Order: sequence, then C-alpha cells, then structure tokens
Amino acid sequence: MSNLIAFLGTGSMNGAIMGGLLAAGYPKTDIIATVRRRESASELAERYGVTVIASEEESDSNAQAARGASVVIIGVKPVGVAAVAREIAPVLAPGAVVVSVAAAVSVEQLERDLPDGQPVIRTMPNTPARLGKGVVALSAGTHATREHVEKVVKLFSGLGLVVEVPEAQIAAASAISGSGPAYAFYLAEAMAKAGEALGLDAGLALRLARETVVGAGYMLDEPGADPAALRRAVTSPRGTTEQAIRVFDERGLPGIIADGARAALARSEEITRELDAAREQA
Ligand SMILES: NC(=O)C1=CN([C@@H]2O[C@H](COP(=O)(O)OP(=O)(O)OC[C@H]3O[C@@H](n4cnc5c(N)ncnc54)[C@H](OP(=O)(O)O)[C@@H]3O)[C@@H](O)[C@H]2O)C=CC1
Ligand SMILES: O=C(O)[C@@H]1CCC=N1
Repeated sequence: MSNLIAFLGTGSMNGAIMGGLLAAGYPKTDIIATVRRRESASELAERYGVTVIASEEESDSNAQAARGASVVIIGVKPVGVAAVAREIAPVLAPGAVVVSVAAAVSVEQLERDLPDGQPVIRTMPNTPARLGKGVVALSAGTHATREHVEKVVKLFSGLGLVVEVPEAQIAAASAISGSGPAYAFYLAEAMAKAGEALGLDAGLALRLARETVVGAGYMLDEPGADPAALRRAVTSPRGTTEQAIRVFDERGLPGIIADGARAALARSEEITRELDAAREQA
C-alpha cells in the first residue's frame, strides 16, 4: 500500500496537521491536499511545497486526491463532511483509513456516506499540532481494527500527545483541547488589555502578555509539571499575586471556564443533531 496521505479541506486544522507531519519529516511527495479556492491552493502549495488541488478548478479534486491514498484526512467544516465522504467513497483504495478531524460529526454520520466496512477514525486535534505540541484525541470507527488505530496513532505521534478515548468523550475533549488553544490566546489578549488599562503602551502590554503565556507554557511542558504547584510557586503569601488570584476566585473564574467548556460541548451536540436534521430534509 502507498504512503500517500490526502488532506481534504486544508484550512486551519488540516493545514496544522500537514505542517506538523512535514516538520516531523514526512515526505512532501507523499502528501496531496485539497481546498476550495484557487488562492488557498497557491498559498498552501507555496508555503509547504506540496501538491494542492482546488475544488473550484477541478470539481473532482477530492476524489483525485483520495484515489490511491492510504490515509485520507477530512478537514472541511462539519456541514461539508458528508458531501466529501460521498465524493471519495467510489475511489477509496482497499485498506485505506479515513480520518475525520471534524468537530461534532459522529462515527455513525461519517460511516453513512462511506463504503460498507470502511475503516474510519474520528479525531479531535488542535492547532499546536503544527509545532509538534498538539493534542489529538481519537476514537476508532466500527470497522477500524487495532492495526488501523495504531497506524494513525503512529502517524500522529509527531504532532504531540495522542490519546484514544471512547467516542462519547470526543465532544468533551473538543471543549478542552480542541478549543483550548483559543482559551489560552484569549487569556493572553485579556492580559494585554489589562496591561494597557494599567498604563502600559499597547505594544509593550502585548509583548509582556504574550511572552508570559509562552514562558508559562514552557514550564508546563516540563516533565511532571503540575499547574497548581507552579501557580503556588508564583504566589507569595501576603504578596501581589495572591490578591489577583483572590479576585479571580471571588469572581468565579474557574466556574466561568467550566461554563464555557460546557457551552462548547452543548454546541457540539447541537451540531450533531443539526447534521441529522439537514440530512432528513434533503
Ligand atoms: N480550527 C481548529 O482549531 C479546529 C478545527 N477542527 C475541525 O476542523 C475542520 C475544519 O476547520 P478549520 O480548519 O478551522 O476551517 P477552515 O475554514 O480553516 O478550513 C476548511 C478548509 O476546507 C476547504 N474546503 C471547503 N470546502 C471544500 C471542498 N468541498 N473540498 C475541499 N476543500 C474544501 C476550505 O478551502 P478554502 O481555504 O479554499 O476556503 C478550507 O481550506 C472543522 O470540521 C472543525 O470542526 C477540529 C479541531 C480544531
Ligand atoms: O470551533 C470549532 O468548532 C472547532 C472545533 C474545536 C476547535 N475549533
């Protein structure tokens, strides 16, 4: 079987996975990608040196890319996944594994539009995968064997932490690690704004906030790092940090973050239902 990987829909997430695999040494010549627009195709081809086909130029681009690939990674928006699955179903090579990165698209929904018995892996990655610092949660589909799971785990191990979870936990993983980089960036944005409010000029406030979140991330990356212990080490008794944390606790920041994660999970469940409803109407 070939080593060809087809990325179908190569935007933020699939682009990050492709970038991560290339940085980990996966050969360019074993990668083919699709996008919708011509401009995206040129940008991606120039940035990564891989073959990219735009569906607005070649209507069978996804089928062209998937044909002969051993791993096909679907990275379009959830609402577009079924159409892509139908486009590639007739051309999938025997033994090919179809991987989805789409939030909220269940294994059952993925399998409906693929050939009977098609091995499928549902994943929830995040964008730091581009730097080999991502998290990928994954669940095997009905017809994926241990070998299929191991093949994808091995392939994705260059992207960061890979964990297998029951499918019922993918939406929770999405609410924590899938969306999580945005929460960390939001914190950096809020810290920069707070710095401005304290009188720092905007550029300096942003640099301080950004480098601080980066530095804290590096400390969390050390073996055995415990966020609570690291926080305590910054928090001197009767010192300044203690006052900030007191306000965060009094205002219920941990509860706000839990509510945000719950809202993300609820939206995932809602999208899954919307996809079923749209299919019934079609
Ligand atoms: N962004 C993230 O952090 C994460 C996203 N995901 C999931 O990844 C998927 C994609 O999200 P994201 O990367 O953010 O979205 P983007 O909009 O950045 O990427 C979508 C890509 O799909 C392309 N596309 C659209 N229609 C087609 C088609 N018919 N054939 C081929 N390519 C097509 C678009 O092309 P063009 O560029 O030309 O418009 C674009 O490159 C979603 O399902 C999302 O749930 C999962 C985890 C994290
Ligand atoms: O916002 C979204 O729907 C996707 C899934 C997780 C991160 N981005």
